[in-house]
Amino acid sequence: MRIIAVDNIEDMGEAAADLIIEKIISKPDCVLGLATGSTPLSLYIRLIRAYEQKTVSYKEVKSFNLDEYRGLEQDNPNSYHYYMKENLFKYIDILPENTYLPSGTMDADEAIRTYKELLKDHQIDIQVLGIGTNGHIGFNEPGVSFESSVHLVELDEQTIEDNSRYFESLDDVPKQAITMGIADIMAAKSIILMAGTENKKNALRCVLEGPVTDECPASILRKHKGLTIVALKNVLNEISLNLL
Ligand SMILES: N[C@@H]1[C@@H](O)[C@H](O)[C@@H](COP(=O)(O)O)O[C@@H]1O
Repeated sequence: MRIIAVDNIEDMGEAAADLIIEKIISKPDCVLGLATGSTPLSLYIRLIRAYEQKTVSYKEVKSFNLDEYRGLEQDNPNSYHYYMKENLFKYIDILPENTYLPSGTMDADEAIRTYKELLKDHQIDIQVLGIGTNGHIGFNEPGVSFESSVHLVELDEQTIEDNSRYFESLDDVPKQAITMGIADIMAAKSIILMAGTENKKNALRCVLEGPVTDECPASILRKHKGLTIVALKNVLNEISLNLL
């Protein structure tokens, strides 16, 4: 495991973007695993800037997102399809047909089968991850099997509450999602885990110190040989001073 300690959110985005841009330059047709939430926004700003400055082109890149809420149309501002379009895809030259997310509206079994098939044919070179306050990655909630592939999830109460800040009310937050499984995430060649806020401290601690348990799904990441954690210095310091 490699740890990059940064001073602020902007530096966190820059550190993650540097790793991704380096990969795209060496492998222009690489496959990126992408995440949503507030954490990767500073990364996407950097990736857009790199395109504008002609440092990089995404023409041959493919992307797979971790998850999507059930029941939200692609043009719903709270859907992850919408998030990706508005925060990254529309500003860069990635081809729309090379950007994949699970369907939120297709019959669930069909959506799962379709996404599994697509993932079977593509190994992810770099998987970007945020982390939930309960240790979820993607929407793999506590209790998930480490062997899981793409599946339908009943969202944890904690997750619904955490994510309700984006919705008008708690009742508007979808109760289900389709997510890549833990096995899909662990199959990526390398993983960048980003953690930028104080409320992620406990979840991050379980990645850094273990134990590996499905009660904290992210704890399995410590077994991945290509894991890089990019996190705020003050959050890391609070977990364990001797890490830095
Ligand atoms: N499914 C996403 C996760 O992939 C993300 O890591 C998490 C944290 O979001 P934030 O970065 O906004 O704290 O939110 C959602 O639940």
